[in-house]
Amino acid sequence: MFSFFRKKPAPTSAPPAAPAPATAAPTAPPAAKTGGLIGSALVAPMEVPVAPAVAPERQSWLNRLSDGLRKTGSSISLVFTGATIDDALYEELEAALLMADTGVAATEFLLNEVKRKVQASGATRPVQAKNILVDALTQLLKPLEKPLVIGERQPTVIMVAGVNGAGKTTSIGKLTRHLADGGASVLLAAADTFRAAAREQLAVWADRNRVEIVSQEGGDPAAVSFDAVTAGRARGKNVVIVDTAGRLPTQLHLMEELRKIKRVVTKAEATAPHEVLLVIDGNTGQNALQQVKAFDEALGLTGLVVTKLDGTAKGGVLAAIAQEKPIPVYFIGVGEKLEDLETFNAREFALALLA
Ligand SMILES: Nc1nc2c(ncn2[C@@H]2O[C@H](COP(=O)(O)OP(=O)(O)OP(=O)(O)O)[C@@H](O)[C@H]2O)c(=O)[nH]1
Repeated sequence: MFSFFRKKPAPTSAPPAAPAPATAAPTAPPAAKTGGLIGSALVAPMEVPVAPAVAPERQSWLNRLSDGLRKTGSSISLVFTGATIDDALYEELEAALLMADTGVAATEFLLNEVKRKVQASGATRPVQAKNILVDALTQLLKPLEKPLVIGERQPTVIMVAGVNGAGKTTSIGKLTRHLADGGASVLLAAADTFRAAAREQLAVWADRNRVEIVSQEGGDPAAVSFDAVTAGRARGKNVVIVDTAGRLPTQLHLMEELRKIKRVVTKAEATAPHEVLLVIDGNTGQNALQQVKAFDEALGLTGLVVTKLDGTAKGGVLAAIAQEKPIPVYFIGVGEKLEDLETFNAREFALALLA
């Protein structure tokens, strides 16, 4: 059994996912600049935590993530550029979080956390409040961190759904590449039987990754999925990934079609599907939260893939998901290329959002 993924893990001497927490006291800056510790140990007089040196490969995608989220992050981090922590700062913070699509419930939670900890620690400088926000956001997002585990079942059947254009096929292509690189054999099922372009696109990804594909023009998407799972089992594949056609949660007959695909997959393999993933476009903000709720109700989701975080002003939606519908985020998409898919790390995301 193996969980995905770190194709090339960062050296253990420089753990990538554990930058110094805001609550710890890292190397103290010069006393003249900071005035020493203020209040309790909760808030050390330091700048926003900076991740330790990481492998260049990892650094490059982290940069892409923070560049993408900058549209969101800059407006949130601008809140902390003043001289004092006052009511105006809290009002601006509330507005900035809502603008980033954090949603009312998560915004309220984060705001209350920052106020409470600022008061408890006696913090007076905005940068300290920002550190506290990084921490609070990390804690909120933490339950979304979970690796995708492959290999408990053979084949592991992964069903992928989402609205049109969310990035399903691209994400499947990227995931297939990582799985294949990790030594897993993969079979793809093109369960979008109506749109020729969708099948062709998946076939291109299959070709690039040198994996097999079950595809059929017209016909029943559930039947293609059944065939693929059966073939995957017969051919001893480690993973079968079922790519479904895009649909809106309001298209009830298409949502019913998805339920049918899931039922039929279970007929082909009693324990399948082992994972039901929803791909959401990070640009769609609060709409993405509605999609998560609707698809979860229809299918029982096991995980999310959040795409297009390389160019969004709405990254706060992950906080809304954590607050209202905490389904694990297995991967995030930070670009269109094969390698632009990464595991989700709460702290990295919080730091990138507030960079
Ligand atoms: N910038 C960026 N673009 C992405 C990302 N993921 C996917 N895309 C692009 O989004 C567009 C739609 O992606 P698809 O994979 O075709 O989406 P889909 O959900 O399969 O679409 P349908 O089959 O029409 O439902 C393509 O142009 C992709 O290149 C990402 O992480 N970042």
